[in-house]
Amino acid sequence: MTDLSRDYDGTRVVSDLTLSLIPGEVTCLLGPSGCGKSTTLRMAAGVEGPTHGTVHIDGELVADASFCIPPEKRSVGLMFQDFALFPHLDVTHNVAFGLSGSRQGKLDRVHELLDRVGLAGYGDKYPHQLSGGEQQRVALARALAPRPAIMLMDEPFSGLDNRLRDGIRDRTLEILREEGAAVLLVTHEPDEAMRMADKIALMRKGRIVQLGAPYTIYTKPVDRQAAAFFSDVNVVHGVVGKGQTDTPFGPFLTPALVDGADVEIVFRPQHCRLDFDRPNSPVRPTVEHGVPARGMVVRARFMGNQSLVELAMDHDGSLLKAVVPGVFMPPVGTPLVMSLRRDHAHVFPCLTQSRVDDPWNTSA
Ligand SMILES: Nc1ncnc2c1ncn2[C@@H]1O[C@H](COP(=O)(O)OP(=O)(O)OP(=O)(O)O)[C@@H](O)[C@H]1O
Repeated sequence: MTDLSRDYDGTRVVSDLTLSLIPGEVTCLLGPSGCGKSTTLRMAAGVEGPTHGTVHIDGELVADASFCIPPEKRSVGLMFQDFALFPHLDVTHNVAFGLSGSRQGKLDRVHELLDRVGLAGYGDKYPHQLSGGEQQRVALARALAPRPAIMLMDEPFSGLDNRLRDGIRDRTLEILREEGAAVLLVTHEPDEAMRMADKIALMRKGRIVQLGAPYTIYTKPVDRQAAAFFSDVNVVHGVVGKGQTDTPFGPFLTPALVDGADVEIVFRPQHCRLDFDRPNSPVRPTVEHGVPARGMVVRARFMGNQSLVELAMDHDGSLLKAVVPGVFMPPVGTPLVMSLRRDHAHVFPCLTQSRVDDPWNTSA
């Protein structure tokens, strides 16, 4: 997909989107509701055409602003949230639906796939006789049966019971890899994308804002919103002066930003450390954790194998969160010092409220 855009009633919902899928790889389109994920997938499928841009499959142009080859004439497998099985056809005929060739050839492929999805012997059942998880597996077998070059999946696990979901996701992933198709999977769940994807395309307002491996997207977010899509984040504000930004957690080097630019230091609660405030033996600054800042506990919650502690910070009264392993439930009002893993802190220019027009120091 190259420079793909789509307008509805004069409103652009997908803008200049470029994305390549690779055989054997799962690419997840991840983003909040309404950001244009399904529209992008529908354009890849040929359910609708682009307002601008092109779609190629195996080097062949299949859509641009003036023409659009329909899904059944592209080598794509489609799988949607509601599975959309044909209620009047049994499992064998559902899976065989898109197949051509001899009757025996079709039956062999159906049996092979039912076996792979763990439904051998289910061929003569009808969709209403199957559980949600079984229907999902039939839908997967049906989409894969014609050996599509590309599998397009729109929230294919969201209708499933939570307890089933993890196992079905893992098995689906194995089967997709065995088949070697290029997969585009739409989800709004960061956990699902992290679990399934080789590559995540993080979308916002119709655009891809970041594209990369899950680890990179999580550890090197492009901005505060990208970081916050995957977990709670803490934000500390500062102002650049002489190439650095001073904060209660110590200075951060910001040579790429001009003096006077507003800066956000963003870090995840998992990357904070808490210590008791002992005035007689204060926690010393370290290279790894920087300077500790003091606050008072306003809330502490136990969350299974970890605890979430919220502090009102002495320096500005802001609330910052720390996640610590095990049980740690200090009473409200307890003074604690918080420090953060500096290598996991991200420094971003604050574009919305900056007092300078262009925060980037292009001469640096
Ligand atoms: N057929 C349509 N006609 C008009 N507007 C549409 C149509 N389809 C989608 N939209 C609008 O385009 C925007 C993007 O929708 P899309 O379904 O692609 O988002 P999404 O990221 O997949 O959201 P969700 O996760 O909620 O499904 C939304 O504002 C939606 O209301």
